[in-house]
Amino acid sequence: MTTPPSGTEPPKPHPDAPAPGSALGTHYSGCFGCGVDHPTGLHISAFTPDGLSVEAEFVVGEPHQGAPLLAHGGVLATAMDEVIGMSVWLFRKPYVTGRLETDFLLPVPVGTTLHLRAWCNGISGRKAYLEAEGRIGAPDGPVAVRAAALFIEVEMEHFARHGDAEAITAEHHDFEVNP
Ligand SMILES: CCCCCCCCCCCCCC(=O)SCCNC(=O)CCNC(=O)[C@H](O)C(C)(C)COP(=O)(O)OP(=O)(O)OC[C@H]1O[C@@H](n2cnc3c(N)ncnc32)[C@H](O)[C@@H]1OP(=O)(O)O
Repeated sequence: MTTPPSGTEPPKPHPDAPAPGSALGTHYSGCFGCGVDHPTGLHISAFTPDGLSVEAEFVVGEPHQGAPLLAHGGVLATAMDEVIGMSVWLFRKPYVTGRLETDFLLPVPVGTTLHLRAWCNGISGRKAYLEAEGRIGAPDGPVAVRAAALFIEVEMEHFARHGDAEAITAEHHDFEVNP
C-alpha cells in the first residue's frame, strides 16, 4: 500500500517549490513536530536540497524518552511523519497521513542528533508514496529508523472543518480555507 503502482513517475519539482537550499520553517507554531512555540515538541528544522526532498535534524531530548535515556518509538515515528509531511508540502497541495509504516533498526539514545531525510517516490491521483530515514549522528551515519507512507491529498477545507480555521488563516495568509 506504500509502493507506487507500476508506471508511476517520480515527481518533478513544483514551479513554486522553495529554491534548493531553502529552509522550510514551520507550518504551524504549535505543531508537535516543527512548532517553535511547542514546549516539549521535536523542534525539527528542515531544508530542501533540491525542491523535491527534505533534510532535517532532530535532537532527542529527555521529553522524548520511552525507556530511560532512550527515545520512544512513537516519538521517532512522529519525526518520520513530520519530515514526510514537510516533503509532500513541497508539491504545494495539502496532504494528510493515511498510512505510516516504520522499521526501528537501532536504539536511539537521548542526546542523539538524528539526521532525517524524506522523499517522494511517486504521486498517483490523490495518493502520494513517500519514504524517510533517520541516521544517527551524521547524514551518512547508521540508519536507526526507516519509514514508508501513503499520504492522501485533501482540500484546505479539511483543516478548517476538523480543526481551527482561525489559527490556520492567522499563520497562512496565502490560503483561503473557506473561499
Ligand atoms: C495547517 C494548514 C496548512 C498546511 C498543510 C500542511 C500540513 C502538514 C502536516 C504535517 C503533519 C504530518 C502529517 C499528519 O500527521 S496528518 C494527521 C494524521 N492524519 C489524519 O488525521 C488523516 C485522517 N484520515 C482522514 O482524514 C481520511 O481518512 C483521509 C482524508 C485520509 C481519506 O478520506 P477521504 O474520504 O478523503 O478519501 P477515501 O477514504 O475515499 O480515500 C481515498 C483513497 O485513499 C485510500 N486510503 C485512504 N486511507 C488509506 C490508508 N490508511 N491505507 C491505504 N489506503 C488508504 C483509499 O482506499 C482511497 O483509495 P481509492 O479507493 O481511491 O483507490
